Amino acid sequence: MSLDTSSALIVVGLSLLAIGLWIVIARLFLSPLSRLPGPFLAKISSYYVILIDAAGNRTRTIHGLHQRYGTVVRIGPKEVSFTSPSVVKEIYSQGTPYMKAPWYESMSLPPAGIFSLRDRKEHAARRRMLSHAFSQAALNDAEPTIGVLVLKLIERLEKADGQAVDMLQLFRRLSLDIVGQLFLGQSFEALDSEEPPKFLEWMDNMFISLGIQYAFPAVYRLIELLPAQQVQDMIAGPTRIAEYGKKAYFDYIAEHGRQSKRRDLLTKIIGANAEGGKDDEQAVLSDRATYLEVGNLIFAGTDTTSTTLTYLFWELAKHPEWQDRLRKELKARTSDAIPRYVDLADLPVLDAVVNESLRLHPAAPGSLLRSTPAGGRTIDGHFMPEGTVVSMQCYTTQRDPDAFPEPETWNPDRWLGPRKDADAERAKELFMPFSKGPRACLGQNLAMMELKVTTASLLLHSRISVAPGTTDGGMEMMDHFLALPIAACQTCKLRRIKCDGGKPTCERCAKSRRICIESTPFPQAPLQIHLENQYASGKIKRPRGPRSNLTSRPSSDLHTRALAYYQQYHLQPDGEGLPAGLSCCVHAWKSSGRSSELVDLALSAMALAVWFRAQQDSTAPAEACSVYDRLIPLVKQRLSDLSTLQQRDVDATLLAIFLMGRYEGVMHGWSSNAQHACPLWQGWSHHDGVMALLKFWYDNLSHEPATAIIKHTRRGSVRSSLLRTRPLQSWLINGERFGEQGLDLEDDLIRVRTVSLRCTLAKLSTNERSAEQAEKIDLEAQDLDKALQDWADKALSGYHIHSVVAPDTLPSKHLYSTTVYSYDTLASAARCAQYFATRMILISTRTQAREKVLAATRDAGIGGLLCDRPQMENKVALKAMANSLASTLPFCLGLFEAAQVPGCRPALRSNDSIRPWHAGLLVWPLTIASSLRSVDDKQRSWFRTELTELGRMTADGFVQDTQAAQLLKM
Ligand code: HEM
Repeated sequence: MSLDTSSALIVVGLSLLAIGLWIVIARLFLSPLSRLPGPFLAKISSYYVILIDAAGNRTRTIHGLHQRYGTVVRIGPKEVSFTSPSVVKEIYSQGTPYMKAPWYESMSLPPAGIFSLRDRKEHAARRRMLSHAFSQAALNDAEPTIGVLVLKLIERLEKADGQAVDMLQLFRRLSLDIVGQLFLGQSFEALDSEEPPKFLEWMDNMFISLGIQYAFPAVYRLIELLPAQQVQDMIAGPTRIAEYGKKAYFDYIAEHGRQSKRRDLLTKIIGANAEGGKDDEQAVLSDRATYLEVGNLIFAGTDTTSTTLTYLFWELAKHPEWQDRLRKELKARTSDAIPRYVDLADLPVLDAVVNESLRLHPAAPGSLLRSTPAGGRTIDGHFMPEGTVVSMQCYTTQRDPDAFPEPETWNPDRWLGPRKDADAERAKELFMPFSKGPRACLGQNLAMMELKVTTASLLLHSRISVAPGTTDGGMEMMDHFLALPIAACQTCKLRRIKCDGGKPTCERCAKSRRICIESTPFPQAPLQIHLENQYASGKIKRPRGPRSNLTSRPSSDLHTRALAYYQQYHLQPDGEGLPAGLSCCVHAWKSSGRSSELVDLALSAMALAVWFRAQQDSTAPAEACSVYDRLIPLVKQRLSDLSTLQQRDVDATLLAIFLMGRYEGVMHGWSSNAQHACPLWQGWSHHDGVMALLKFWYDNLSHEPATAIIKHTRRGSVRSSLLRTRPLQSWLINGERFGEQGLDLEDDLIRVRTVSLRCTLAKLSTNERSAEQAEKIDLEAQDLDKALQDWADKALSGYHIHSVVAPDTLPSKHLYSTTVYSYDTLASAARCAQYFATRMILISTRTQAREKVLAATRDAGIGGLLCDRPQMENKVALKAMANSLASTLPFCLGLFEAAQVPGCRPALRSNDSIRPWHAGLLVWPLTIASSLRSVDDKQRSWFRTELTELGRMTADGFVQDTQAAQLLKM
């Protein structure tokens, strides 16, 4: 080397040193952030946080720094972390000018998705588009999917009764299957297979791969050149996820098209995408952007929920007293194996357990990085120049000792009752497991549903305890943006990758043929599961014979899903005192603990038919018909030889026929389609079957008390006779024989007499003699109406009248006028709706009788009254009842609750909150109201439209179609 060259190198070296020194001096002393406390290395180099992040220690290290330095800590040359409540509003509130920091761009493949988009306008448009997939209606549709998969998880646990189970792995599989089913329309079947799905491995690799690419681009380029399979697997993580999403997406489109009427979330995203084209503000997503986005959602929805569930169950396992409290609360609310979310949403102990777990063990515990806007901002008294990366981490804010005394203790009690011990406002501000503001978690409601339904179902089913090998140390958290228990083997820890903790060799080590060095003192963290279900644990032998569909889970996914959906949405919950018939029969059957192949088949057929209509699942009709085909000969055989029937056979057959009648209603309208046609059912008359069975029971078995099924089927036939003006057979008249008593018997008697009165009226011709009879009918109808009002005084509680905010034009959907009624309970509302409808029949009977009187007197040349006073009174009374029924409808549909704030005019909720069984409560009253000719045309047509809508909601083709065809006229 010549002197010149070496001097040049020395000069370059010195210059570099000088530049380096200058940078260090500038960062330490000249930066506007120089006065902020923080570790020396963090002040001079951004590699401080990059390295602790790579080690999975970022969040806990920063937490330690706050404990040491206070509420503001400099964690990088241009990066600051905060913990004060006032900063939450500054950085994360709605309308904040802060954007996500550039780091987010590196966290997905291009084009950026909802999670990584930084531009506020672009992000807002994308969020609007995706929010369709997270609406209340979408969540309602998601619930059965979650229920079915939780059942699968329980089935897996049953096999492992009393053994240590790695709950983290199982919860990961559960949440992956849920989001797969919801977003891609197909499950990953992770809960079905023994091997963990590849997708989970790719997800693990994705964060590592993208993280290295962002922090060490040069190293990443070198790593890319390494031929080792493992390295290539790690690098390929993001691409494999994208490829998987692409295939699933195009498979989905090939099968269902782009304008499918399916109700899963992917359809909603594709639909919203199509809508986007109409709105200038919303860009239409390319196919690639859509499938990458779906991949983002799967990613966002998997480890977040599974980690939360793992920690939640770990805490419950350590605190059996909380298991007992929670189980007690759940048992008081529900007897369902998989409780419905509506029953869980407001349970205080469950809420407290979930919140406390999200507080102490947040799944996204770390800094949510934001950039200060143009011109810089002053935060917590310190000026942050433009582009400074500022953040808070909920791991620290949720451990604030003033807001959450004894912050390291898991204590759900802190969420129960009024807060006396600490500043409640401060706690509210600092609790942010889902973040806050415009970038808060989009899947929060879905996550809450998953967390609560899973926790409740498992707790009702099992006892949980900590397996001997599980230690607090092993459950310590490490995080790479998302948290995970640290429990890895030494080898994986050294490699800084997630470990499945398999013994004696973990899966990662087995695959890479490494020696798996067990991590002591941090063994894997299995939780031990003890089942409460004694059949499942083998302590009691299962009864012989086929298991009932009501208690067992058929192996076929479609059947299980359909049944779960049907039970959850179409059958009203037990114990609500509601008057509808079929649900009461099913609940009565369920609580009798009996089983019958007939009922199982009928329920399956019905559930599949409803599933087909509700989910537009083209595979369901063929299944439904095949189940129905198996059912028909069995029912026919029962009916052909009644003499041998016992009470329980009568109940089972009645219930099966009841369901078959509904099944026909659901399939009606689809039968013309040859592919779905089910030839056998078309000739089948369920009504005759019901009558034959009731008669048999009456003649042979009525010395025993009538069962709920007997009572409800007879009630159904009285209602149907009233509607169709068909006489009741004499043996059906005495309700007492069929189990009616007290006020119900009084009500029944009025209806039975009304049926007979209407039949007499229908037979009357118009002549002088019939005028006399018509007058008698009018008087009797008046007496019955009076008796009905007296009955209502004793049996029904009143309603409260409200005036709601209405759309510009009335009547509108579900709202006839601005007046709506609220009731103390849904049961009173439903009973009042029936009462209004029955009174309408009686008043209408009086109107028709009076018409006959007037016509006869006119024919005899006596009359000539222009305005008949009794008719005027009838008209006014009928209008009042019709208005009352219309005003009851929003409450019955669950669209309205009395306003909590006095003086505030309430508005109706969105249609999304209507459940099919709510709609079912109104079918009979609305059928009456839309069939009575005396109801004024405009109002009748509104009732008719509502009824068609109820038919659609309840998937009842008869209700939907017969109204359109205007077959009923009363
Ligand atoms: C317990 C479970 C969950 C927790 C604790 C959680 C937490 C969070 C947090 C803290 C953020 C903000 C991230 C940031 O600002 O960088 C976020 C964003 C997000 N989460 Fe969740 N999440 C959970 C479940 C879910 C689920 C089930 C989904 C749905 C698939 C989901 C979808 C999203 C999406 C799309 C975003 C980005 C929102 C946006 O930027 O507009 N999350 N989540």
